Amino acid sequence: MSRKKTPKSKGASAPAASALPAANGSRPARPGTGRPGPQARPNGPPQPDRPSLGGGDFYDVAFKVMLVGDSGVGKTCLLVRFKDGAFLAGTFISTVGIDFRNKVLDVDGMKVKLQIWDTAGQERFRSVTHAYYRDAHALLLLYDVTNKASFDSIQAWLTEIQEYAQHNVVLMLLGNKEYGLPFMETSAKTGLNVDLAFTAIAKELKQRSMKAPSEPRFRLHDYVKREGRGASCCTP
Ligand SMILES: Nc1nc2c(ncn2[C@@H]2O[C@H](COP(=O)(O)OP(=O)(O)OP(=O)(O)O)[C@@H](O)[C@H]2O)c(=O)[nH]1
Ligand SMILES: [Mg+2]
Repeated sequence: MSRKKTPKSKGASAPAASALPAANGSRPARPGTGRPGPQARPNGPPQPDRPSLGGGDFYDVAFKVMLVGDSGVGKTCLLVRFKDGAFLAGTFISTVGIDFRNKVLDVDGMKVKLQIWDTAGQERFRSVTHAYYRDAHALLLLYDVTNKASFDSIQAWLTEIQEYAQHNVVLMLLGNKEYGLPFMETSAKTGLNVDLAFTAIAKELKQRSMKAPSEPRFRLHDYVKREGRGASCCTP
């Protein structure tokens, strides 16, 4: 497979990204003017892009990934974190329309470019984003673990995805944000993390019950993070 370059300016298959907010501090309005155009491809699923050479980073193959989910669940922040390694703190400025950013990853020795589309979660932009589903190779559906309404919306998002995306689109559900508590997903059916949850609690309680513990202090957060499958924890 030949090496390609990531076009940084407008092009047929990978147009310029519109301005995204600075990594920190205030966030400018995002008019979504530089949105990538949906490509008419009436037959079959979207193919990976192999655009012609342009200025920018080399890559071997490119895919389109789309972030969807209710407004405020953290789609833009997740993308900025992934792209720039920074958290967009401060005033929440809702995305208008659609933006995208590119990132080239090294996957088993191959340069894989992800063109990541950041959609507006607000209802009034739904018709805009529908047009982009068809060309997406992967969809990341986000909800906010601190917001029940965003979780309740998942079914509606899945219905929308079923209607507008390719049937074989790669789909992943992401629970974003945190309560500052140790967190694990459990399954009574498969046994996932069940022993671990109770063992962790027992360890913490035992530690607390001892007036002058001889052992090193047990840290519940660290334990869960280290031992859990799909577990996490973080400072609030
Ligand atoms: N604590 C915490 N706050 C977050 C996290 N992700 C996003 N936020 C905050 O949540 C708010 C919304 O984040 P955005 O990324 O702009 O939300 P969005 O999903 O892009 O929203 P729309 O553009 O309206 O669809 C902002 O105030 C962020 O700072 C997270 O992981 N943890
Ligand atoms: Mg946004």
